[in-house]
Amino acid sequence: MMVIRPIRADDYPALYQMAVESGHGFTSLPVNDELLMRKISRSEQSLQKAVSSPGDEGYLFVLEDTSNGDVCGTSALEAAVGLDDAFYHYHLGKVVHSSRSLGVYKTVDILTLCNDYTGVSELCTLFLRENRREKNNGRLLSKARFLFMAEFAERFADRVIAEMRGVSDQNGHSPFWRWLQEHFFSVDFPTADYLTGIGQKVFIAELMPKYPIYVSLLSKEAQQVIGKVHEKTRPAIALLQSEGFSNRGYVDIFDAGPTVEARVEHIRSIRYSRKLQVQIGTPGPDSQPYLICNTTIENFRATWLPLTVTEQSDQVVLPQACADALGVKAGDQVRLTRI
Ligand SMILES: CC(C)(COP(=O)(O)OP(=O)(O)OC[C@H]1O[C@@H](n2cnc3c(N)ncnc32)[C@H](O)[C@@H]1OP(=O)(O)O)[C@@H](O)C(=O)NCCC(=O)NCCSC(=O)CCC(=O)O
Repeated sequence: MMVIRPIRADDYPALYQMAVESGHGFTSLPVNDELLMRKISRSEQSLQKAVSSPGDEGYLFVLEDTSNGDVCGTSALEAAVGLDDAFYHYHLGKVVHSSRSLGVYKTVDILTLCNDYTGVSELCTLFLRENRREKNNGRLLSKARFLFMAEFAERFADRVIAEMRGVSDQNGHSPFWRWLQEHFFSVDFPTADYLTGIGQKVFIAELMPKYPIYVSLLSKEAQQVIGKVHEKTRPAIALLQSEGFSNRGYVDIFDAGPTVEARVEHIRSIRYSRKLQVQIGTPGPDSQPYLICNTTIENFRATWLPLTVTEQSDQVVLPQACADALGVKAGDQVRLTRI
């Protein structure tokens, strides 16, 4: 079975390999031993911590194929961003330049540096190894986080965002960054992205243009990628859009990739999730695919499988293999939602 579980120290080699494979622009998985190890221990500590409101917690999950123990994907949640260092975005807005006497009316797009998402929760680090991009693996990795958020709601803010990877080429060059680099910075995009990934973000505050930027003054190439996702990130944004996430004009300050957001109570997999009591047996003939998780934090497990769930019943029948994978037995509670 394909199972989502919290990362452990012995997953380090697999995490490192995925950091290498994820490539340029994947800010949250830098190829850096110390930082990757810190991410694992921070996640372990976050799960152990008693939390009543979101703070400096980060939860990192992996996807494991239980048939052979292969760890083939990651996804993560940050409880609250920007609480101990500034969290930047550009907001794409409009100004109108008009003169009635000259009969001129022009709408101009501007990018304004802001910290508007301070304190919100963040979905991040969604990566599935290429040879595993099949069946429901990507959906499971992305959406299992919503069951976790539903079950441990006190650990998260009421708004959640995801910064989608923007456009860059195979060598890691971002047309948006190239313009910024030319005028304001002298470091290339992979270096800036890497420094951000390892937490060295002070250079942003020091060098980033602080006044609004007229979009029409950017290079044509930079203008064209504002709010666009990297081609490999299209499935990731499609998964979030299917949950009700949308972009409200905020883009990444380095590659101009879109940030999408949703209120937690509006996220489909959370809104329609239900808690039911486990019975062991064989699901009925008219089964439908469901995402399902247990309700324990440190031993959190989620998977998907076809189940028969009726509106009226407060119970669900699970095959023994699924109950074993989730670490539940008859009488325990599980949370589920349609995948
Ligand atoms: C994102 C995942 C994990 C998704 O896995 P899969 O590719 O197997 O997904 P999938 O099931 O084939 O597709 C998911 C949904 O996207 C749709 N889809 C697929 N390709 C598409 C395309 N080119 N354009 C538009 N939609 C597309 C599918 O029809 C499907 O929707 P239907 O089922 O409705 O048909 C993977 O592609 C990946 O590892 N990508 C590279 C890493 C990456 O860029 N990650 C995101 C970085 S940004 C980030 O991490 C923040 C966001 C976050 O954490 O969620």
